[in-house]
Amino acid sequence: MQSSASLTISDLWIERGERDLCKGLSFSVQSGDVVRILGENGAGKSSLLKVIAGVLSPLEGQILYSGEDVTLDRNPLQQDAIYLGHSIGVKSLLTVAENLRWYCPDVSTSMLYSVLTQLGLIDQVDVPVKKLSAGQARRVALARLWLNKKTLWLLDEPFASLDVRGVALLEERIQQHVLLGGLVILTTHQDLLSIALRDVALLL
Ligand SMILES: Nc1ncnc2c1ncn2[C@@H]1O[C@H](COP(=O)(O)OP(=O)(O)OP(=O)(O)O)[C@@H](O)[C@H]1O
Repeated sequence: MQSSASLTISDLWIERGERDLCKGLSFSVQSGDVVRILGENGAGKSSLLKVIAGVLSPLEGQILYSGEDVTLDRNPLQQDAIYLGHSIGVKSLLTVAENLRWYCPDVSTSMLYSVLTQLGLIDQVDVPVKKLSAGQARRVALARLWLNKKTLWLLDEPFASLDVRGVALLEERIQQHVLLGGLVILTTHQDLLSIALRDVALLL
């Protein structure tokens, strides 16, 4: 993980389905920030996260990651980022352990089991994800946040399907991450009680 990271967005213009989602959007965030993207349903929150992650391209604007211009080549940012999209993003035919070994091949068995215990998934370790509940499957996807050492987390509705304990666990994990120099950008319709948020509004 980088000791210090920053993301600077300048004059971003995102169009989707021939509709402008934002135009002239500028903001700058850095290590230690938990940034919440605000906007109504359909405003473009997921699209903005996808643009930052490099899944979509903006029409105009500039994206700097830790001072490096990544507008045309998001590779340096992607090397240091985890993007968890709206969809669950796990392989349903693979077991819980197989999924996590796929995404985090270098993780030790003891670390894997420790994280699965924290997330309440230890009894499901050899169960195919397709046989899990929605909340359990979400926990499998989120386990990557415990197993990786990436600085920038781009999280689209990460609290979806989680119960009260799951929300608290994830809030705690996000807090720990930013205290260690991480940078988190997320979308959520959930009230977050324990996290100090910086809000970025998606207004045209
Ligand atoms: N695959 C797509 N192709 C074309 N337009 C799309 C596509 N996905 C989304 N859109 C449009 O882009 C706009 C923004 O969608 P987006 O999912 O970014 O919004 P959002 O703010 O994340 O919404 P929500 O709060 O409902 O998740 C919407 O008007 C939607 O119709």
